Amino acid sequence: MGSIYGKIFQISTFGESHGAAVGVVVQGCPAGINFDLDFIQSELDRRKPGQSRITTQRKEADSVEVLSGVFEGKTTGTPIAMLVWNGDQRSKDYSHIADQFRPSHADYTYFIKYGLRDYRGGGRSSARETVARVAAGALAKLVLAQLGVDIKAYVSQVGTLKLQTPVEQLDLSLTESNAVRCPDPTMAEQMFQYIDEIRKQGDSVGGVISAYIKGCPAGLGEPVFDKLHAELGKAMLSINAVKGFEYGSGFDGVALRGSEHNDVIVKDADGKVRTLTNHSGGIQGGISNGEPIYFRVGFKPVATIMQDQDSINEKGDKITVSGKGRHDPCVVPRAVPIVEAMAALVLVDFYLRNRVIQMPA
Ligand SMILES: Cc1cc2nc3c(=O)[nH]c(=O)nc-3n(C[C@H](O)[C@H](O)[C@H](O)COP(=O)(O)O)c2cc1C
Ligand SMILES: C=C(O[C@@H]1CC(C(=O)O)=C[C@@H](OP(=O)(O)O)[C@H]1O)C(=O)O
Repeated sequence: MGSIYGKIFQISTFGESHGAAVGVVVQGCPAGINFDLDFIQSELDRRKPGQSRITTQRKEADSVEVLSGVFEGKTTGTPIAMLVWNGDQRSKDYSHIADQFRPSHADYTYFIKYGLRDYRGGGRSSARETVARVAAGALAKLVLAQLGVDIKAYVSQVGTLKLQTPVEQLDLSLTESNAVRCPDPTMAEQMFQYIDEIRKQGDSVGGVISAYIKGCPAGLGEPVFDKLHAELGKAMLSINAVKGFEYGSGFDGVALRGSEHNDVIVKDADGKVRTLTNHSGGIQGGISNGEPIYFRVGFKPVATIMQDQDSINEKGDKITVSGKGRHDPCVVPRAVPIVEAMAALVLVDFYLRNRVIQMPA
């Protein structure tokens, strides 16, 4: 199931939403990294279900167990296995879709590809798998922190409620101060009420997560196929429910002229190369230029809604699927740590690729 991700810092995830556990095996993590288990757990806590009334009400401790690759608090350079047990599966919520396809979930496509599917909680297609990505991404963040790389994401749009403030004027330390994970408390409150209203109607809504990465050194990325922005795009588009990715000026940039869009290169007072503007989003020619990297990720409204919907079953009969179970009315509050984790996995991999390439003979 396309299970290895990354070239040097590789991850392989396993587990289903209603199986025994979910977990990850990380290969290629350098030895000697201080393995801060509390930090890894705190990242998992940001993602876990049941956080507030605007997330799924499934209650999971998501308490991580480390099975290998760590000795006396440091990574040993050998495979690191991390595991989270599932505790609050309620598979009967899914009995009714054993042979039915929910509109816009992965039920039909998994069935067509494999000829069968674990319908309980969406099985492998459930975003429960992202537990494993967040655990591995937290480890990647620990490696990147040694280089001074700081990855922050936040909710910038829910439905049509859009945060207009430029990121430089936001206090990103406020992101974790509210259940929505929007750093503007007034907007966060409006977004919360909106998601709650949608939830009460048995419906769902989409949103946008913005990411802002400071301290990334110039020179990460590849010039042709594995461009830094291409790998970031792939990483983000591999997250459940993601519909769009844009970096730098993105789609808005097309309306500008070259004379407006070009990022003029200067040397600052310390002799450091900078650009006066950053429409490039910190990446030029697929390689980081040392300016902040920023991008946006668009998530669709959650597929499983608490309403009856037309569909078909495995035999092709027309049926009505009823919405049951515990679901997120909007995924973006819990997807913030997932976006950060995937960005960290991309950056750490490029950092390690450079180390190998530049190693003296
Ligand atoms: C954090 C997070 C939570 C999600 N929660 C739900 C959920 O409760 N119910 C649901 O139907 N989909 C949920 N999804 C989305 C589905 O996993 C996703 O739509 C499904 O795997 C089909 O994939 P696709 O939408 O990318 O095509 C969630 C996604 C994320 C990122
Ligand atoms: C369990 C999690 O989220 C789940 C993501 C999800 C989906 O279809 O993606 C559907 C729901 O699954 P279930 O009905 O099995 O509870 C969510 O609760 C989690 O993120 O840990």
